[in-house]
Amino acid sequence: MSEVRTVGVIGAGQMGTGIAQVCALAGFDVVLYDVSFEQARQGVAKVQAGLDRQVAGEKIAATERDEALARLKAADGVNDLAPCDLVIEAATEKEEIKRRIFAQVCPVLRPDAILASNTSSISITRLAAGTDRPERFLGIHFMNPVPVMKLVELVRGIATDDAVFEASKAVVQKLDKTIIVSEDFPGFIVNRILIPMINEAIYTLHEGIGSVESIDASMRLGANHPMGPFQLADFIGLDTCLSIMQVLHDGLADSKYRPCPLLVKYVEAGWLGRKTKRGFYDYRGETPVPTR
Ligand SMILES: CC(=O)CC(=O)SCCNC(=O)CCNC(=O)[C@H](O)C(C)(C)COP(=O)(O)OP(=O)(O)OC[C@H]1O[C@@H](n2cnc3c(N)ncnc32)[C@H](O)[C@@H]1OP(=O)(O)O
Ligand SMILES: NC(=O)C1=CN([C@@H]2O[C@H](COP(=O)(O)OP(=O)(O)OC[C@H]3O[C@@H](n4cnc5c(N)ncnc54)[C@H](OP(=O)(O)O)[C@@H]3O)[C@@H](O)[C@H]2O)C=CC1
Repeated sequence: MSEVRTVGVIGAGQMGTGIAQVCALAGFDVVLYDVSFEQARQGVAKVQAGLDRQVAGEKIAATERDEALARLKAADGVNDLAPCDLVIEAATEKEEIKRRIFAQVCPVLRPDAILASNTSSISITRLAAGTDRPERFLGIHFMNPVPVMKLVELVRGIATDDAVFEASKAVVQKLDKTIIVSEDFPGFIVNRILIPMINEAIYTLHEGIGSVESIDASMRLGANHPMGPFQLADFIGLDTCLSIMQVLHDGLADSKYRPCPLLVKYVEAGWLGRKTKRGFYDYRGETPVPTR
């Protein structure tokens, strides 16, 4: 199998831009694709801001930033993904969206290109089965914020070839991440544990046991979590948290995973957390203010 040199990233949101950033810094040529050229270009600007932050924090040199940016390109249409050896999909956590993307992208890719999903919870086997290359499909699950978090979960679908898995592992190792391997079940390892905890925090709020601030302080100071569950939920995105709970609920058919109705309400309001400037906190002012 030929070595991976060019990585495509689909979805220029918080995860896609983070993945593009670490791949370009590690020396891969990167093509960043979103629904429009304009959104892909905005994604490149976010990567630039992320690299600037790393330069300011003396994590990387200005020359490394410039070299990484020179390796990164915004895709002007799906055909720009054609030269990629590996494509990592990091679009919205909705199975229909991901399936539609794979249907558009697969005909453009070389038959030997590897296709991966950064999905937080959806079955890799099921996503792979909807493509023309289940043997060349796997889960590469980064954590948010990608440039900071050390872990990457690798997930084989039932059909994933060993050589494809090993080639993908070599790419992630080049990014200087720590790999854990998870079996392909809803939420894999991290989100099987983390998102029900966040959902339980929302129930704790919903039942009036504590306020947003007291629950966050409890988990920060009482359990040494770097962020309280509401800060973290807003950071991840409440739409993503809800989609993951729905996958756990449907996939494991156990009522203990039922999404809290309050989480549903926030998502229905379009209060998705930091990315929409309002979630369990309101981010429109100088400092975040709890919304309940
Ligand atoms: C949903 C899923 O599928 C899976 C998931 O990802 S679940 C989410 C997993 N992530 C977490 O749990 C994150 C929990 N939070 C944290 O670890 C920390 O709060 C944090 C790393 C995000 C920020 O840390 P902090 O100490 O509060 O802030 P801060 O001092 O500003 O940042 C620490 C470092 O991270 C960097 N950083 C923070 N946020 C960043 C971002 N969004 N992008 C890039 N770098 C970032 C900062 O530049 C800083 O680096 P230096 O030490 O070089 O200055
Ligand atoms: N948030 C997190 O903490 C983590 C998320 N993940 C997973 O990563 C993936 C992305 O999440 P995240 O970055 O947070 O989400 P965001 O909402 O920040 O970004 C999703 C991006 O995908 C784009 N998109 C939607 N439809 C298409 C399409 N048809 N073609 C190309 N791009 C499209 C969106 O565009 P538009 O804005 O126009 O809809 C948006 O730019 C999800 O699968 C999520 O579960 C994994 C680990 C952590």
